[in-house]
Amino acid sequence: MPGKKKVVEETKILLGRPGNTLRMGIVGVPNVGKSSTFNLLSNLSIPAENYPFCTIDPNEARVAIPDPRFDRLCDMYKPKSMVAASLSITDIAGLVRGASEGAGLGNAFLSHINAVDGIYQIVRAFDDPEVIHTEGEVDPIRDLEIIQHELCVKDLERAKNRIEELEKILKRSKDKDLIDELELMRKCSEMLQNDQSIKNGEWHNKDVESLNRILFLTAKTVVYLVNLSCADYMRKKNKWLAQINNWVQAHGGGSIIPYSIEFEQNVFGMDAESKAKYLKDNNAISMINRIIKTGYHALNLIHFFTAGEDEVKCWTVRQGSKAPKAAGVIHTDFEKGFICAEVMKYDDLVSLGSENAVKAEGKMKQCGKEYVVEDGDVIYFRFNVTSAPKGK
Ligand SMILES: Nc1ncnc2c1ncn2[C@@H]1O[C@H](COP(=O)(O)OP(=O)(O)OP(=O)(O)O)[C@@H](O)[C@H]1O
Ligand SMILES: [Mg+2]
Repeated sequence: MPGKKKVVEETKILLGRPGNTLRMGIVGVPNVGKSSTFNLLSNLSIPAENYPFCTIDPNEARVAIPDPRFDRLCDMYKPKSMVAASLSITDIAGLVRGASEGAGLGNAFLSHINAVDGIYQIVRAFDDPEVIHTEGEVDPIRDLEIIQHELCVKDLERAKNRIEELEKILKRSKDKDLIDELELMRKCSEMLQNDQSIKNGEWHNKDVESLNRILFLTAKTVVYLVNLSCADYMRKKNKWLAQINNWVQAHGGGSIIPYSIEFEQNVFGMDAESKAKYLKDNNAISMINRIIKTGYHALNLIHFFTAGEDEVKCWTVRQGSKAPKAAGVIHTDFEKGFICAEVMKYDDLVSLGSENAVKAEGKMKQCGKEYVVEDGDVIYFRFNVTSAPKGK
């Protein structure tokens, strides 16, 4: 029932510790197109001046998130430095059956997944006899199940460890919170035994903190990238898509983006004119920017800006964050010594044309520590380092 599902959405698990640079890891069974996707994402993302990308090492790249509001603020302030929001993308080695017991790169692989905020899962739906599939023939549902199972096995280990710990403590204590947590972990353990993701559970707000502490792999947001042949992508048809969609809906949901590495690679080599013609003739678009944006926004985050002559910078916080938390993204001292936030709405700034005009209209608001930051706020924080709170 759609109405009922909504309630669950509201109490959806929030991932732990997203910082200002979000990290997405590319995950999939071997030979499905992970590294090719990584290369496309790091080489093809918006080659505009304000949006540099950098390759941190061969397996990690940082790409900037396009945002017209950021461009507009840069135009307005003409700052010496411009820092857009960014997404860091990691190419993780292929996950094979048995990884949770150490097969392939095994545990090293799983610890890489641990370090990311969200997952791009590449699903192979293209047939090509030249590209070997480690499991024999192409079958994306089987591949989805393999990964699901390996991640669940790993999470189950964690849940069991926590259950053991809690049982030990509870021999000596009757702490209500710990009793609740034990019950919660048993519920997790039961789900994981049935290969159900933690993010698929119907959790209450009070559970979120305990769940976040464990940082279950299957609690992470997943964006499914379905890699099609060029021909299927252009005719917008593939026999697996409906089944993949059903599978994803039954396993916690997530965005599904059909794309084709072959198609993207074809387009990549073209000059602007031939590219425009090719896209028009085939009535198709490149999915690279959509993949980057979806990855970024899947994590339920919003932007706020700091803007001045020295720097215009886009910051990232979780939706619902209060002003001191947002200040803390800039620097922990800003959070500790938070006095107030002077907030302009982006729309006011643009329609009135300057910061002074916003002030003159009385639209620059002084907000206290209960203020919930909104997407697009332009904020100046006042803080006092020497009067950091003493346990208050
Ligand atoms: N849509 C597609 N159509 C045809 N060939 C493709 C498509 N996508 C990827 N390939 C080819 O599949 C091969 C494997 O791709 P890639 O190396 O990116 O996979 P991978 O997932 O990184 O593999 P590994 O697990 O070994 O790291 C490459 O030769 C690539 O060109
Ligand atoms: Mg690879």
